[in-house]
Amino acid sequence: MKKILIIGLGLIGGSIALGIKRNHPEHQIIGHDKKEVQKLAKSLGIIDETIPRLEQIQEIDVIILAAPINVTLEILGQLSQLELKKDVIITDTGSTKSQVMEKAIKVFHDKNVKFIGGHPMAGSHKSGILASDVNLFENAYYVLTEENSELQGILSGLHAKFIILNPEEHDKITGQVSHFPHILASSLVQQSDDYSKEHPLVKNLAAGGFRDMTRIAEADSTMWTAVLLSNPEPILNRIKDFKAQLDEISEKISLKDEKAIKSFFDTGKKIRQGMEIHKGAIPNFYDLFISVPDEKGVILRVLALLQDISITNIKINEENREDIHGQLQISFKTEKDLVRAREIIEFATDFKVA
Ligand SMILES: NC(=O)c1ccc[n+]([C@@H]2O[C@H](COP(=O)([O-])OP(=O)(O)OC[C@H]3O[C@@H](n4cnc5c(N)ncnc54)[C@H](O)[C@@H]3O)[C@@H](O)[C@H]2O)c1
Ligand SMILES: O=C(O)C(=O)C[C@]1(C(=O)O)C=C[C@@H](O)C=C1
Repeated sequence: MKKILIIGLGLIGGSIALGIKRNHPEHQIIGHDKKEVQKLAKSLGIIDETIPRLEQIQEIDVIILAAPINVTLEILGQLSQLELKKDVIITDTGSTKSQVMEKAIKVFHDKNVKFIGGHPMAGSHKSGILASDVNLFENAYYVLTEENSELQGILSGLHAKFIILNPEEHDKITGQVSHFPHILASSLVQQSDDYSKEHPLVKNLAAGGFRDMTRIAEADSTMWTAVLLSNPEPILNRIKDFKAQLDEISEKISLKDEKAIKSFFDTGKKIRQGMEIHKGAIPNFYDLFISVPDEKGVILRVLALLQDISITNIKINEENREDIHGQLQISFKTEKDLVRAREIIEFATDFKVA
């Protein structure tokens, strides 16, 4: 049995607690957050115990920091002043890594602490303990700054795929594919709001495309302010680069360059189709994507058709799918099952299958 302390019991801390318990019910999970959050987490069975203050933690084997990055930086300083168990493992979950690693190296360099930077590459625009989900990290990449079999074993119930990256490279990559998209989403929503003052129907005519581009504009502002302030250079660089991309497509439109405009969209489409997000990022699974209409009972109908085939996972790939065709993602153990499932769905329905 290990004693694991999670500091910050929000979406990420809560989901990690649930994931650890899935494979290691023997471990004791102790949570630290605001009093009311701790109480809620315990009453929901997400943690076993609480500690009101960060002191007397000499018996803790593993500490997981899951608070906003600015808070994580402060807590690293606090922890370095406390008496900790010899060889305690400390890890964080912050969306940036360079600043956190620099601080950890600085404060723990003369201590018996193993600090490993971490960042699970899955999340949501929702925050707080009530949003936690045992399956949040299923098949997602989980970045660590170095291999550590003990930590990876403890986190095995998250069903994530560990990948080792240095902090600088991590921050450049996430600056492009995570931090910058959040800026874009929020900008797009604000630009549309400004425009709606002149053109009020903007808000009514925004449909699926706008929604797909802007879901993350609803993410938590405290967390994202900390992320941007913790990774300024790579993000500013991505903004500059993107302005140039916009200028390029503006030029093509001004010139009415039909061929160049078509090529712009063909290129984007091809690149996206080649990315893991498009394929469900699940190399060991066989996924079928079924485009289902928004009708009552449609999912049960599909499942009934596939009742004789072993299904390993089902996911609806739209958060708000009331008014669009939803993408039902069904995973199978073998390619044979996938092929059979496809044949059945194509024979029995007119749903588009990919
Ligand atoms: N949300 C995502 O999609 C996502 C994904 C991967 C990583 N992360 C990172 O994980 C961390 C947590 O994000 P989240 O989405 O769970 O946020 P969250 O807002 O859901 O949870 C953060 C929790 O930290 C608590 N907290 C704040 N100050 C604290 C303090 N001084 N002591 C103890 N607890 C404190 C808050 O009360 C809250 O419960 C962040 O560093 C974020 O960058 C977020
Ligand atoms: O799915 C979302 O809503 C997310 O924003 C998750 C997301 C991202 O994909 O950018 C956000 C922050 C992280 O640090 C990791 C993942």
